[in-house]
Amino acid sequence: MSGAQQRLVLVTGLSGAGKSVALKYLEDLGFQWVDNPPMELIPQLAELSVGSGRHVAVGVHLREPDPHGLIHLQELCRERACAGLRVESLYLEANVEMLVTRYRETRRRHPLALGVTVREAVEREIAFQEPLREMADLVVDTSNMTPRELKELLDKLYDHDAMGEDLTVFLRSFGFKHGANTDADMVFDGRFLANPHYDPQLRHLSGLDAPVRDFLERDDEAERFLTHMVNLLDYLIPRFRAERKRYLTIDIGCTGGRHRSVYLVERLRDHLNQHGHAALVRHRDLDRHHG
Ligand SMILES: Nc1ncnc2c1ncn2[C@@H]1O[C@H](COP(=O)(O)OP(=O)(O)OP(=O)(O)O)[C@@H](O)[C@H]1O
Repeated sequence: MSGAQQRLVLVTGLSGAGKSVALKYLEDLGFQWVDNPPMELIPQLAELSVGSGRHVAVGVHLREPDPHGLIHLQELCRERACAGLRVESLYLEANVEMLVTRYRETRRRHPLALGVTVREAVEREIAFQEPLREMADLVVDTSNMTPRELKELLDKLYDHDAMGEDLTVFLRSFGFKHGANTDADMVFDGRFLANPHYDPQLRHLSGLDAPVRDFLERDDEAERFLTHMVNLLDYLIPRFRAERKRYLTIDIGCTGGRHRSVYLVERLRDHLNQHGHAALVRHRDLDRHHG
């Protein structure tokens, strides 16, 4: 491990959202991991791992409401540190349709689907896992991701460079026509801006290409919108830091998620980088076929 602070990451969330997959990836990143220990043992595990020199991931699979066990986790997360160990929690979710499809396709039995349908089991789990979602430092919706994209995200989030950041800003572009994400802290809508999609020269390019950038740079409304967003972020970031918020997920949407939102995210990234904040970026719908 580098000089970065030792971490304990609680990997929580819905069955089928990817906790086991995430633990495997974290192992590749050098984490030691324990899957599904009794919740009341997790604080002891945290204490034992102090000084081991390794980051630790703990898979938490809540199969039924467990208010008593939750109290242990909430205390651990509230303190956010255990003798020098940085404790944080990651909550993985996916929408009901996607979870039902994943269980159908892999023919695995949903752990809660005893005498009820998978859909009912998922809905029940969403309800009683709410406290885990509430206490999470970061919620990640894997519905629109491949396992490989989840791996890339974890690489970015937990690689050694990012480890020094006390607040990680995560900027994402997306297209409303493909559905919004459920896991953003803030969502901005750029659909009111002039749309490069309607220019035949620009349609097949993206917000990463110079002609689209030039088109949007000439648009006063885009500049004004950026100024408002930048001012808001410059105001909020120090306040979130003071609140010890660890992750800030900001989504910017446009219609298809390929031009305006991509451009706006890149401009915000430049601004944050210039002000010393490392921002992580994901363009969710950039590679979709356009039509
Ligand atoms: N973006 C994604 N991230 C993670 N898993 C995905 C993704 N897309 C599809 N999958 C598939 O969904 C399934 C997730 O299963 P996994 O066992 O990781 O879930 P889990 O959260 O650990 O659930 P459980 O608590 O039932 O073990 C795997 O079969 C995986 O291949």
